[in-house]
Amino acid sequence: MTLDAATPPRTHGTVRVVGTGLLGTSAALALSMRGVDVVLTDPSPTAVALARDLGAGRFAADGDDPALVLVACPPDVVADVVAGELERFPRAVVTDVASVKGGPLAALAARGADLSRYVGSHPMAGRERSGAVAARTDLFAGRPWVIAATSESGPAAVQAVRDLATDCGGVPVTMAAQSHDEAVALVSHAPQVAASLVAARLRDASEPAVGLAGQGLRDVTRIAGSDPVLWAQILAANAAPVADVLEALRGDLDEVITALRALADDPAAPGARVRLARAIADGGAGRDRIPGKHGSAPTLYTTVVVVVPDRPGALGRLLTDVGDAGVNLEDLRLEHSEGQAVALASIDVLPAAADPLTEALRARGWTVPR
Ligand SMILES: NC(=O)c1ccc[n+]([C@@H]2O[C@H](COP(=O)([O-])OP(=O)(O)OC[C@H]3O[C@@H](n4cnc5c(N)ncnc54)[C@H](O)[C@@H]3O)[C@@H](O)[C@H]2O)c1
Ligand SMILES: O=C(O)C(=O)C[C@]1(C(=O)O)C=C[C@@H](O)C=C1
Repeated sequence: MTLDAATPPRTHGTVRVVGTGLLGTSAALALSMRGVDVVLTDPSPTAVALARDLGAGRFAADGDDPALVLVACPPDVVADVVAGELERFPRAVVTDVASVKGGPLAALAARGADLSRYVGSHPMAGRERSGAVAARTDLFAGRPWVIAATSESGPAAVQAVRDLATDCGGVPVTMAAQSHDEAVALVSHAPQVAASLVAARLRDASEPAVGLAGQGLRDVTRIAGSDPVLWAQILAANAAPVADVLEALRGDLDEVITALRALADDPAAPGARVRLARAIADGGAGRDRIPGKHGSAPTLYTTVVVVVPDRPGALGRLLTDVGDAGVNLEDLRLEHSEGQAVALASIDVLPAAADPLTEALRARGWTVPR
């Protein structure tokens, strides 16, 4: 499922987005692009103004009568905010996108909230950056969007949240809150800790050592740039399942260390190389199970990679040439290592623009590898 601005939305009525950071603004952008009426609110006036200016919707106002409320605030406060929205809008369906589902559900049940109109959800899509400025219309394209319905959820409420996920480009997947929390401990929360710990080893490393960093390290550590406060909340809210996964990982690490110590003492240590090879092979087998090409989801955009000389003004010239080619740049990433003579610019454009842009840039002397 990808986003298609031309198809009418399944969502009817106004959607109120509470919390206009990365997730809330991305959902609001996707819904607005489909023609859904979206109203925005956030305790931070800057956050909500940014979202509005990006085209995510209009400011919430007294008299709004949303059919659906999407709560996209930090996990620590999500139960309070959902409870408040259920009370304030007694006819609306309320969902949230917090990364942990069991805690908020239990808190809402404990305070007697109307669980027939609350259906927690969780799009398995995000970025290592926060805030509306990092939002992307296609953030959810092709990604699983968990619908954590309960026996108390009203069927119409469940359908409304499924439709919302679909309108945002996501693929709805029904899963109970507890199963969800155990699954994301394995596929999201423990990997975040592992990436952060690997990257933390670099903090006090020498410049020459860090300067050698290649693509492997970049791939393993991308999410180490995530928001520490958000992640402290996520990990604390899913503590036991994450600890279970990390304990198993510690066992695997201990086995690898034992094999390496044995080889350090005796390069012919029996069985040690087999253990190392098995660790790498098991990793390959696990990685092969990640759905999608290299685990990535289809997006709206095609990436054109351009070699950029490490000279003052080169990137500026490239951006000017992209503009002169009449192509709208959707996103830009730059990869450059200390001491390298060139950088690689990854330019995301709409698929139809990729070939014309490649031709135009080559005609202007840029190297655009196949
Ligand atoms: N970042 C990700 O990759 C990702 C992916 C899936 C789900 N989530 C979940 O989405 C939610 C939002 O994460 P994000 O990455 O968009 O964070 P963010 O920091 O980009 O945005 C959070 C927004 O919530 C607002 N906020 C704070 N307190 C609030 C309150 N009491 N009421 C309403 N809004 C409030 C903040 O001002 C901010 O604009 C979190 O619950 C997170 O677990 C995040
Ligand atoms: O891609 C990233 O940057 C993410 O970390 C996204 C990610 C994930 O682990 O896949 C992180 C937390 C969310 O709750 C959902 C998605």
